[in-house]
Amino acid sequence: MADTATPSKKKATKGSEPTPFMVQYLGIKARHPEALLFFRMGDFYELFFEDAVAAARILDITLTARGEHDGKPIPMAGVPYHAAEGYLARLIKSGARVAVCEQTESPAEAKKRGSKSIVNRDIVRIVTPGTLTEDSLLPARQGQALAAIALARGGADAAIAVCDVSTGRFDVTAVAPAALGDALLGWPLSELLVSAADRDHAAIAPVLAASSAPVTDRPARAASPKAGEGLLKQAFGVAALDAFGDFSRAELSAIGLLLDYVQLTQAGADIRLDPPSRPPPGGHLSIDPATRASLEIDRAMNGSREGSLLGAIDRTLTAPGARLLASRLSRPSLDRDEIEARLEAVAWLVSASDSLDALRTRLKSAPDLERARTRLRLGRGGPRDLLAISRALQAGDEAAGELARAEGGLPPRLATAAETLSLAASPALATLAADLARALTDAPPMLARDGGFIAPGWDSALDEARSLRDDSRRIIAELQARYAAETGISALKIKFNNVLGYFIDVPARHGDALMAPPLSETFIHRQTLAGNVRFSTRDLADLAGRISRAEEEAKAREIALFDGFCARVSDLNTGLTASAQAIAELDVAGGNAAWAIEIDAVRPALADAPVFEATALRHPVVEAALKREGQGFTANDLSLDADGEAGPRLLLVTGPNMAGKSTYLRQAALAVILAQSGCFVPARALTLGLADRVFSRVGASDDLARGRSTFMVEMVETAAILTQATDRSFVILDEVGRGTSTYDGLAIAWAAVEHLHGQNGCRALFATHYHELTRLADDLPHAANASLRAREWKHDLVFLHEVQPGPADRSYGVQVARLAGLPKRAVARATQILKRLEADPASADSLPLFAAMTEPPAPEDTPAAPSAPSALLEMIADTDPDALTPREALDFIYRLKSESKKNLDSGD
Ligand SMILES: Nc1ncnc2c1ncn2[C@@H]1O[C@H](COP(=O)(O)OP(=O)(O)OP(=O)(O)O)[C@@H](O)[C@H]1O
Repeated sequence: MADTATPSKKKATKGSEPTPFMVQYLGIKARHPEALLFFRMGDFYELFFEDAVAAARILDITLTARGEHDGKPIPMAGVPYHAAEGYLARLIKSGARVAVCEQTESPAEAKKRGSKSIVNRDIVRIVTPGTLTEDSLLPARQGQALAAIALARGGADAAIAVCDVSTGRFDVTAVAPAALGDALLGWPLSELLVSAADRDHAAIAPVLAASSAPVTDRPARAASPKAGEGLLKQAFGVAALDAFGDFSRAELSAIGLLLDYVQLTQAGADIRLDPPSRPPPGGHLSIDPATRASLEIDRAMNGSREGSLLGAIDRTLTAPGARLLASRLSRPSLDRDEIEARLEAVAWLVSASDSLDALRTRLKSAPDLERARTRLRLGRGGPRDLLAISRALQAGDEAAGELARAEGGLPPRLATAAETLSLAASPALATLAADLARALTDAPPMLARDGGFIAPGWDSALDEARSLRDDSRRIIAELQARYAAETGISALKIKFNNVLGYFIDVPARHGDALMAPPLSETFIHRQTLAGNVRFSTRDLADLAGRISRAEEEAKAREIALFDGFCARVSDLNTGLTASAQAIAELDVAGGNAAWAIEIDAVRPALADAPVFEATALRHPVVEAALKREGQGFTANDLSLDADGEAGPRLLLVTGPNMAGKSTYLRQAALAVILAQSGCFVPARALTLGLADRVFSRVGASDDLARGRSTFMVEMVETAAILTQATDRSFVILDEVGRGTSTYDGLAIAWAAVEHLHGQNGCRALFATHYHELTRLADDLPHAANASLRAREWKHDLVFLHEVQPGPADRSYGVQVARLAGLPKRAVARATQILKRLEADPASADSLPLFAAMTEPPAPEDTPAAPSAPSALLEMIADTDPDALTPREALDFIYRLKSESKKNLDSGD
C-alpha cells in the first residue's frame, strides 16, 4: 500500500518550503540525475517533473499534474507496478536509463516511527541497456555484453573487460591500444563504459565514435587499477588475485570500471559474476563490422535474423546453446586444437545418429539454466527460476545418460560435457535437482511473494500453517451454517473484503432482527448498505485473526523455503555454471550435427598452409532460399593458396550481372567462418589453412547516418582491408570502384588488386565488371581469372551459375536490363549504343551517342513473336504427372535435362 504523503494539492507548498515527500523525492533523484526515476507509490511507479514529461513522450502515456513545487504544478506520469517490465523495455530501447526506487518499509512500519512519517524508499537498481536480466527484456537466444575499455601507462597499454550480467560471464583481455576496436568486435555489445580521463585519447575516441552501443561516461576514479583490484577481491571473496592470474594495470583499470558500474546499477548489492576468464592464447578470427554486415552473419541486411548465416544454420534447442552458437559465429576461433575438438564432437554425432536423436530429445526440455541461476543469485529470481534449474539439471543428466549409452569412446568435448552433467557424479547438484523437483508445484508463480509454489508434503511447518488456514475456512463455513440456523436467516452469509475483512452479511430486511436483543449481544453492527447490513461477532473476529496469522505464517514459511533454495543455488554456483555450459556445448554440437546431416555438409580439413581448396562449395543461405522455391543450387569449386602453390592467391571473377559472382565470393568467406567456428561446411570437401581475419566488401551501401556517401564508404572499407589484411587473411572484394567514374573506378580497382596480390599477399577473390582487369592475371604471377557461365538462348539470357576458368567473354548487361523489364525502346537504344562503343571505344566522346534519339532504333533484338513450341515445351505439355511412376518421373527429368543441354549447346 502507498503511504499517503503524495504531493497532493493539500500538501502543496506555496513558497519555497517543500513537503517532506518532495524532500525525499528530490534527495533520491539528486543521486542519479541522468536516470529516469521510477518512484514506487503503492501499485504504481510514478515519475515527476522532466522525468514524467520524457516518459510520457516515449511511452505515450498520460501526463498529468499533482500538487505544486516552487509555486508551479508538478508534472506526473505513472505506470502500473505489475506491467512495469514492458514499459522499462521500451524506455531502455529508446536509450533511457531508469533508476528503480522501491518502498523499503510498509506504511504500517512508517507509522510506528510517527504518525507523519513517510515510507522510507531507496533505489534498488538502475536499469541500463547493458545490465538487464529479465527474460522479458532480453532476447532469449542472444547474449548481451557490457564492456569497459581502459588505458594505462599514459596510453601505452589498453584492456577491455566484458560481462553479461544475465549469465554471469566475465572476460578480461589485454590488448594493444590500436587494437581496442578489434577487441570489441564480435561481442553482442549493449553498453560501453569509458572513463572520463580516457574519453578523448586518440586510441579511444575512434572506438567510441564507431560503437554501435550507447557509451556511458564514468568518473576517472572508477577506473583506478587500485579500485579495480579491490573490487575484484571483494567480488570473489579472495585476499589475493593469484588464483585468477596476473592482471596488468590496464586490465585492473577496465575491471574496476566494469565492476564499479555493475555494483552501482545493482544499487550496491553483491557483484554476482563468474570469475574472470582470459581469451584463448591465439585470440579470435577477427571480423570487422562492415564485413559482419555484408556477410549477414547474425543479421540479414534488413536487420532480421532470418536470412542470416546464423538464421540458416541454427538448429539448437536451448537458449544457452543458441547464445553459444551465436557467439562462436561472431568470434570464430584461431586455435586449431579448439576447432578440431568442436569438429570432432559434431563428426561423432553425425555418425551416431541414434545418439544424436536421443540427445536432442532430452535437450529439448532443458530450460535456460544460465539466466535462471543468475537471476536467483541477484535476488531477482522467482519460483519459476528454481523449477528451471531443476528441469535443466534433470534434462542434462538424461542427455549425459544417452551419450554414455553409446558404443565406442566419446570424443573429449562430449565426454567432458557428459561427465559434468551426470548427476551421479555431482551429489550436491543431484540432491538440489531432486529436492526442487519434489518441493515445487508443477506451475509455480513468477514471484515468490505470490505464494503457493511449495508442494504439499515438502515442509511440515508449511503444511501445518496451511491446514490451519484451510481448517479455519472450514470452520467459517460451519459458523455460517450455525448463525443461519440460530437466526433463522437462511440468506445469512459470511463474506470477505479488503476493508472489513471477514463479516456477516444479511439482506437489509433482516438487519433489525440482528440489531435487537437477544441477537444484538452476539452480532455487532459494522455497516449498512442499501440492500444489506453487515455484522461481526467475537468468534468470527477470532477466527479471522487465526486465518490471517496462518496465512502469513504459510507465506513467510514459503519465502523462507525459497530463500533457502536460493542460498543453495548460490552455494552451488560453480557447478551450475559448468552444467549450463555443458548443456550449451552439447546443444551446439547436436545442432551443428543435425544441420550438417540435413544439408549434407562435411567436416573441413584444417591445414598448415594458407590454402582454401573447396570442392562443390555451396552458399548455405542462398541454397536454403532457393530450396524453399523448389529450385536447386549449383555448387562450385574454388582453389586458392596464399603461397601460390596449390592454386592462385587471387582470383578475378567476372561474369554477367546476376550470374552468381557475389554468391560465389560470399560462400567462400562464409565457409572460412563456419569452419573456424567449429561447424561443418556445405561442400563435398574443404581444406582450409586458418585465416586470421576475414574481410568482405560486397555491394555499395550508403552510410547516411554517418554522413558518408556510397563511394566514401566503399573507399573507407577498402582502405581498411588494404592496410590490415595479412598473408593469413581471407579477402573478398566485390565491384570495388563501381561508385565513381569509369576510369577512376578502374584505376582504383586495378591498384587494389595489385596491392592485395603484392603487398597483402592474402587469399583473395575479386569480382569485377571491368573487363580490362582480367588482363592483370597475365602480369601477376599468383592471380588467375574465373568467370560465371551464362548463355544466350532465344534472345534470353540463361544463367548457369557455373564457375569456369578464364575471363567472361562479355558482360550481357543489356540482356539483364531487358530481363529486369527495362522498356523495349530503352533496351533497343542501349543495344545500339553498345554496338557502336564496342566497334569504336573512342566514340564515347563523339556526338550522336549522347544526343537524343530521334529515330527509334530497329527493334532488332526485341523478343520474337511467339515461336513454335520448343521440343522441351512439347515434352512437358505431353506429360501427365499423375500418370508417372517415381521411376518414370526421374527418367523424364533426365530426358528434360539432356534436351535442354542440346538446346543450350546449339545456342538455339
Ligand atoms: N550457384 C548458384 N546456384 C543457383 N543460383 C544461384 C547461384 N549463384 C547465384 N544464384 C542466384 O542468382 C542470384 C544472383 O546472384 P549474385 O547476386 O551472386 O549475382 P552477381 O553476379 O553478383 O550479380 P551482380 O553483378 O548484379 O551483383 C542469386 O540471388 C541467386 O538466386
